[in-house]
Order: sequence, then structure tokens, then C-alpha cells
Amino acid sequence: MIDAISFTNGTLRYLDQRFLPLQENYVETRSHSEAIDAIKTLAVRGAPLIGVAAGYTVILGLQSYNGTKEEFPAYFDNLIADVEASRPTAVNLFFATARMKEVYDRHFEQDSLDTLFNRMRDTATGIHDDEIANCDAMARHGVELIRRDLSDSLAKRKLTVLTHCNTGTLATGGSGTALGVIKHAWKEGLIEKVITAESRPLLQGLRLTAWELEQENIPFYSISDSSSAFLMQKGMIDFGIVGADRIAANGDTANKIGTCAHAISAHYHKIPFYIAAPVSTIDITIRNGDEIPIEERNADELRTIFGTQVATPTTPVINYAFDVTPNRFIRGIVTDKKAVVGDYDQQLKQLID
Ligand SMILES: CSC[C@@H](O)[C@@H](O)C(=O)COP(=O)(O)O
Repeated sequence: MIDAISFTNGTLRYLDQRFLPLQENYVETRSHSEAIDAIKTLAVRGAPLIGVAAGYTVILGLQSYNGTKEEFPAYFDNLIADVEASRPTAVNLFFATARMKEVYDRHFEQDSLDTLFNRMRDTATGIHDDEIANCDAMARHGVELIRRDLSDSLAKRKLTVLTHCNTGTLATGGSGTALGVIKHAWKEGLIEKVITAESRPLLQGLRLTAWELEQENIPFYSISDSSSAFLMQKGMIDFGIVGADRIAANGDTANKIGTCAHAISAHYHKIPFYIAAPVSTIDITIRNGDEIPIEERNADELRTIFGTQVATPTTPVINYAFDVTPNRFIRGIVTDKKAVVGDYDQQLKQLID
């Protein structure tokens, strides 16, 4: 299995995803600033994996602390603020820092710094372990839902599924969110092939999802992002499933830019379109998608392709990294606790409670 991220003997090791699939570079670091840069530059990416990386980054920051206990609260606040400033949309990052802050709030007064740091190290490892287990649970709930929703088609043939961006091991550390469901459905004999949309501008679908599918021997085709409506029109797609970076209380879902266009096309063509995400991706404090902060990234991500200039350096660019799919275009949300269909307001709240 791909080793997307690990933490051993005080060292963070991650696979630098920027150069995949052409180069497999593993990076080791003990510096929290370098780890923050890895999150910012998308060397480490994918909503759940960003959460895992955030937990370990806090541990790196603690390891390099050499002040007194009295000075520690100010250092810890700055460290958390720096980690939280790395990427704004994936709520898993804030979920991870909240878990670290909780340990701090509960134990700082009575613990020695050593004991406190050990507790936080366990918490960071726990976040990682939870994400792995979440993927397995999502895979089971997702396959159940697909069997139910697509039983008529499944009685006649295997299915073709559309996905977007990368939601596999590289994005989670486990089997994946949407891609975890797809892998499990493939093993269960439900899937004929996967259609993976390239996911411009950073090509997580073309580079990363394709790479993971190849390793699993799952048949697939890559397409340009703009092809999905035409393929649906031709009856070449049975359902869509993607991940999420943040899900609002009403089910509106932020995911990699391009997702909303696939979802609208699926709705028009009466094709079920699902989201798969752990409960840690649900932000119950946000009522709807309008309130989700959407990351805007550097214009050069669009003007260049892998360092090659393809537009003039002065070309004005709009480069949102995510879009928001309104809940009415989403047939179901598969979480680690259960799959939720319809009435998201009520059911997502119950999941959190
Ligand atoms: C693994 S679920 C989230 C994904 O669908 C996706 O939007 C994502 O991984 C985020 O993309 P990123 O590559 O971190 O910018």
C-alpha cells in the first residue's frame, strides 16, 4: 500500500505528491515550518490527509520547543495559528488542531510539558488511525447505498463511475473517501470501470487517481474535466462519487473545483451523484455553502503547466481551488457513521450529536 504519510521517532515522512506519478520522492523532516510548507504547496494534500499532517506538524513544533512552562502558552498559540493558516477550506485541518487544543486546555495546568507532549503525540497518532478506520467504514456504507440505489442496473451489468480529484490513499492515508468506496465496490464486483476527471489545474485526477487505480489494477479512463456532460449524454456513466473538503450543515459541499459542474450534469441526466467524506469533514457551525471559505491560489498554477509557461505571465486569472455543490444535486452523503440520503439538515446534525 502507498505510504502517504508516517511519523516515527520524531520524524515526519511523506510522499511528495507534486511530482507523482513520474517521480516518487519521499521527504523526511523534523521541522514544523517545512511541514507547513508541504501543506501549503500541496506536497501533502487531500482533506483528511491535511488533518493528519496538521496533527503531526503540531508535534514537530512541540519537539523544537525549548522554553519554560510559563512561556509555553504563547508559543502554542502561535504554532496553532501558523498551522491553521496553511490552507483555509479543508475543515479536517481545523478539526485536527481543535483536538490538539482540547488536550492542551484539559491538561496544561497539571501536566509537566513532557507528559503534555506525550499526550498530544498520542492524539496526533489517534487522528491518523481514525482516518484509516473511517475509510473502511465509508467503503462499507457506500457500497450498501450503491447496491440499493442502482439495483436495477446492477441486475443487468457492472457499473461505470465518474470521480474527480484524488480521494484515495494519497488523500487520506487509508483506502480513501470516494476512491475507497470505488475500490471496495470494485472488489465486490460492482464496477466495470472508473472515469477519472483530470482536475485542472493541478491534475490530481489525471496524475494521482490514475496512479492509484493502476496500482490496484482497476480499469479506468482519464478524461478532461469538460467531457463529463457529453459522456453522461451518451449513457457512458452510471453514477458519480467524489470527496469533500467541507460540508455545511445543510449538505452543501465544497470540493475540488469542477465538482459542481459534474453534479449539475448528473442531475440533468438523472444520474445519482454522491459525496463520501468522514464526519470530520462536516462543519455543523456553517449553515450553508455560502459560508464556506474558498481558497484562491496563485495565478501561476493556471498560467504554467509543470513549470512550462503556457500563457503570458500577465494573463489575468481567477483560480479558486474549490467550488460548492448545492445539496439538491447530491443524491447521498456517505460518512463513516452511515450514508445519509435527503434531509441533510436533520441527519447531519444527528451524526455530529
Ligand atoms: C479526499 S476528499 C477531498 C478531495 O475531493 C479534494 O477536493 C481534495 O483532496 C482537496 O484537494 P487538494 O488537492 O488538497 O487541493
